[in-house]
Amino acid sequence: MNSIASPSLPLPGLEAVLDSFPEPMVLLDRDYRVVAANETYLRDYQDDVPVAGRCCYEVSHHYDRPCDQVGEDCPLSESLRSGQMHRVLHVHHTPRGHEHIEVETLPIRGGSGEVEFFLELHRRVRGFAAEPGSPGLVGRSQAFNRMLELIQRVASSETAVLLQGESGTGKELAAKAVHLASPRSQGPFVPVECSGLTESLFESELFGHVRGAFTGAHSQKVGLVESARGGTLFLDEVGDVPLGLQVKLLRLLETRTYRRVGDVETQNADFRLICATHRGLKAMVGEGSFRRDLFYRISTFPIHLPALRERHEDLPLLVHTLLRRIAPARRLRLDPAAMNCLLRYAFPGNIRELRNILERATLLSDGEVIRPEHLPEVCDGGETAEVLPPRFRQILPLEDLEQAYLRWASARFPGSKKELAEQLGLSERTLYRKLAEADGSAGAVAGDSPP
Ligand SMILES: Nc1ncnc2c1ncn2[C@@H]1O[C@H](COP(=O)(O)OP(=O)(O)OP(=O)(O)O)[C@@H](O)[C@H]1O
Repeated sequence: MNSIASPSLPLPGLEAVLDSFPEPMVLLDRDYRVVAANETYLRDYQDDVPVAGRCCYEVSHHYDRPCDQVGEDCPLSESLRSGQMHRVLHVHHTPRGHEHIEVETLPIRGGSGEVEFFLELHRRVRGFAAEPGSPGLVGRSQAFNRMLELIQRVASSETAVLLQGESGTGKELAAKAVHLASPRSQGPFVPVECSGLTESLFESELFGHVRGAFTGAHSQKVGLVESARGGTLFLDEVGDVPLGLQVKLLRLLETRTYRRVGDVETQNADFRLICATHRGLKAMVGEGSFRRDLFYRISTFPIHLPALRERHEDLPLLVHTLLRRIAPARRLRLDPAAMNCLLRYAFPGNIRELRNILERATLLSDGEVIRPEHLPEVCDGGETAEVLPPRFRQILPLEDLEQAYLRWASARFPGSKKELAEQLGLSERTLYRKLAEADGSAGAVAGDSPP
C-alpha cells in the first residue's frame, strides 16, 4: 500500500477505505493541507516532493494560494461555508498534462460538530480536452469550464437541454458531448437541421411517411424521430422551426407519440431532446414568433456557449489543436506577430471562422511557421476595429460603467489577469474582486460592450 496518512489521521482504517476507491481521493484539513491520500491520488499528483502536508491548490493547480483567491470556485471553501457536499469542475495538472477534473468535496465533522476535514474525490472528465491533440471540444478557460460543468451535470438525466450560442461556437459538438456522457451514449445521435425546411418536408423528415402518402412517396420512409430511438434527437436552429410546425413539435414532446405522414397508426417516440439556437428565443416569444409553451418545454436546462471573444485565453490552445487537425502531417505553428493579430481579432464567426482562417493559412505558408502575411484577413485591420470601444450611448452610474468596462476588458485582453491588473493600475486581487462583482451583476448593463 502506497497511501499516506499523517499521525493525526481522524479515523483509524481510513487509509484502507481511501485505497478501495479507484479514483483519486484525498483527505484535507481546513488549511487545505493533505492529511491522507490514496494510491491513485499519489500516482496522479505526487512528483519529486511528497504531497503529505502540502496544500491541495499547490498540488493540483501549482498555485501559491487557494483557488477562490485567483478567481475560481473553491469546493473546499464552499463546503466549509455551506457545510454541504460541493462539486466543481477544475483543470488540474496531472502526469498526462492539463485535464478536466470533477472535484467533489464532502465536509467531515469532528466530535464538537465543527467541520474539521474534507474528503475530496476527483473524477476525470472524458470527451473534452485541455491539451491539443485530442478530438472533441477543447478549452480550459473559465467560460469554457462553466459550460462543461453544466454539460456534465445534465448529461446523466433525461432533461431537455437548450444550447444557446452564436454561430460557430461549437453547439453541435456540445450536443454530441451531452449525448456521449449520457446513459443513451450507445444509442444513435440524430442531428436535424431545422432552418430552411418547409412545413411538409419537415414533417416527413421528422416523422417519416408511408408509401403513397403524397405524390412521389414511392416507398415508406423512416423519419428522424424513429432513427433516434434509444438515443438523442438534436434539433439545430430550433428557432427557425415555422410557427405552424411548432405545435406539431410540441405535441410530439408532450405526448411522446407521433404519426408517420399518411399513416393512421400512432408510434411511440423514445429519444432525449437537445435543441440549439443562435437566436434569442425569449425575445421571439415576446414578439409572438416562437410559442411560449414550446419554449418552456425545450428550455428546461439552458447552457450558454461562450463566444470566442469571451474565452480569448483559449485561443493559443485552439490554434494549436486546429492546426493539428487541419494538417496532421505538418508541425505548423504561429509566430508571435501572427498570434498577436489573432488575439486582437473579434471573431464574429467564432471557432468555425478561426478554423477557416487557419486552413487558408496552412495553404498559403510553405514552411512550418505561419506569419501575419498568411493571415491577410486578420492582420490587415478588418474586423479588429470591432473590438475597439464604441462611442458612449447613455448616461450610466459610474459603478455600472466600471463593471461593464471590466467585463469587456477581461473578455478581450489576451494576456494573464496579472498583466491585465497591471495595465489597469490595480492589484491582481482587486481585479478578481471587481470581476466577481461585475459577474454577479452581469446583465445590469445591457450588452457586454463598454457604453
Ligand atoms: N471547443 C472547441 N474545440 C475544438 N473545435 C471546436 C470547438 N468548438 C467548435 N469547434 C469547431 O468549430 C466548428 C464549428 O462547430 P459547430 O458546428 O459545433 O458550431 P455550431 O455552434 O453548431 O455552429 P452553427 O450555429 O453555425 O451550426 C467545427 O469545425 C468544430 O469542430
